[in-house]
Amino acid sequence: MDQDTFFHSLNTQFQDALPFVAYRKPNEERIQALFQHDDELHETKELSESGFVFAPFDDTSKMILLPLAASELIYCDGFKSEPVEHANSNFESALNQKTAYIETIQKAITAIAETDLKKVVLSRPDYVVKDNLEVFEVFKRLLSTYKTAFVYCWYHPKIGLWLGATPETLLKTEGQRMSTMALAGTQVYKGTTDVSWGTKEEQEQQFVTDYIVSNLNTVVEQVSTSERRTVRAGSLLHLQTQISARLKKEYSSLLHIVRALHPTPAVCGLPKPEAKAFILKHENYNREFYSGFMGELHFKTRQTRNTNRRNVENNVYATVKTVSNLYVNLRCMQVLPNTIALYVGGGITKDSNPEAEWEETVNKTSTMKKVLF
Ligand SMILES: C=C(O[C@@H]1C=C(C(=O)O)C=C[C@H]1O)C(=O)O
Repeated sequence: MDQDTFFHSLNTQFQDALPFVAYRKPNEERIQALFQHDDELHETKELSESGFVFAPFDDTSKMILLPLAASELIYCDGFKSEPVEHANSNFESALNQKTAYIETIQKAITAIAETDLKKVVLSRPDYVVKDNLEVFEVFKRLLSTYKTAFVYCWYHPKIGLWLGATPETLLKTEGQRMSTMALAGTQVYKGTTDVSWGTKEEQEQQFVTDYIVSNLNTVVEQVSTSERRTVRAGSLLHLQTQISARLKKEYSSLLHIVRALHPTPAVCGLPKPEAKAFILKHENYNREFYSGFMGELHFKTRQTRNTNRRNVENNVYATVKTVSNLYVNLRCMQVLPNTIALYVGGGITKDSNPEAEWEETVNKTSTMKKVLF
């Protein structure tokens, strides 16, 4: 479907107050959209259905599903990126936000010194006042600006409207293979990915890798990890390790694997229960879907393989694979009446400097502020 028809259909679905998600996977050309036929709120408890899941940070809250069986799937292959002028990225944050955030960081540093807590990811909402946001113009800007991210726009009339461009994969599964990533440590991109990292960032990222590998060991086998490398996410850099493995037959349900991962110490902390309890007690707001996860559940992809060029018709083998592609909901915003809430956070460890941690969250807000106007 061409771009104009695609965006026109999205607009119609939105005007009709019907649920949808439109998204583009990292480094892909195709934008896909799932349009649910009615406004029923579907929940998934087992992650066993086919569809698009939108799950909150708090793993005891409802995971929302746009079921494939109740939706239409459409594509747009010819999206034309347009240069985005970033004229308006200097929205001011309220001063009292800074004081409150720094106080919470200090509480976290004390808790790390005095208890078993090793790392906790603190976050905050940043509100931008805005009337009549042109949602699909913002979505197009996200698509034009962040080609290596998972870019999405998700809507349900009973839940709300979210957009984002996340650099973090939670889980990919294809048949018996799975992969994930440990992403942590942040610095501003200054024209090169050839940078050095401090011990704080290296240790913080190592916590995430070690946690993922040790937790996965119960549900997978043949785990392998890549070298740690620096990756770019818009105007930021992060440390990333890729992790892949084979699912054990008895644990190949997606829920088992997601439970072993989410929320990872990239968005929660270590040990997980203590970090989560600290977040729920001290953050003073509800993260809802920020730092939750989202993506395709059990999509069937048909792959053809031609074994003999001379006799094409008889030698085309088609294999149907079931794939799931889930991403962590970071660098995102929630569209509220007259206001946009941007959500940003960062990992606190014993070596954290509160002022620098505040700056890191300010830098993270620029991912979304760049596309607002
Ligand atoms: C929590 C966020 O990002 C996460 C935290 C990071 C950090 O602490 O350095 C880096 C990447 C993400 O895993 C966010 O973007 O809000």
